[in-house]
Amino acid sequence: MTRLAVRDLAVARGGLRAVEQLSFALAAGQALILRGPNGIGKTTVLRTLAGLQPAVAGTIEAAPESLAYAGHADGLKPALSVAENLRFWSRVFDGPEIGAALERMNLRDLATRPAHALSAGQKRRLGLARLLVTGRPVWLLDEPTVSLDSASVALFAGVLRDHLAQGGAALIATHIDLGLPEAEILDLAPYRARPGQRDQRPAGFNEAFA
Ligand SMILES: Nc1ncnc2c1ncn2[C@@H]1O[C@H](COP(=O)(O)OP(=O)(O)OP(=O)(O)O)[C@@H](O)[C@H]1O
Repeated sequence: MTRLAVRDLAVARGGLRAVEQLSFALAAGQALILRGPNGIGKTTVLRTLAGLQPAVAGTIEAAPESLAYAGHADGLKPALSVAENLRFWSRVFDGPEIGAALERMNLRDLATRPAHALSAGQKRRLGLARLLVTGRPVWLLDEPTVSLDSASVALFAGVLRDHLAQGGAALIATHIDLGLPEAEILDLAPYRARPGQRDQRPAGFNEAFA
């Protein structure tokens, strides 16, 4: 079963094309690692798939409300506790109870601590736990392991593996080895846009607010 199908996708940042003619499919149970040098357009591809900015060409097919994006910012509410943050997101997504997310990302002992008082790695664990309460099958992950120690990387790899085993899928931009040998690599280098192409931004779209 295909969870995400991308055909002839072109994406742009700052009005310049970064990647073009990108096609791939992501099946249930599959993880795909987005690779490529700094600045090639991994974040831009993920943002476009997540609907944060429009594609400049091509098609993106996925079931409605099937995608969950975790970008560089954790999107935490600093004044809310760990548990309150997760409950908030669970309600927004109409997702499951927060118990499993707390447990799986080793947040049980931090449940009542305000998010602003977490360390960088703890904040990242909470940001990743958010994925579990979205209940969404396709995870779009931008450098998910930044700030995580090796134990937390292994913890998250386990969460990812279970997500895949349950029919989920993941597209992950990462420079490190996640310890997921079954993941396939999608190298963006062959899809680098030819230089100098400017794209008209759609009327009403202001990148500063996307
Ligand atoms: N806010 C922005 N405004 C204009 N251009 C940007 C902006 N953010 C990124 N870019 C440019 O868009 C291109 C693609 O950047 P992007 O962040 O998608 O690359 P990346 O592959 O994710 O890089 P990295 O591995 O460093 O995270 C780069 O040339 C970058 O300089």
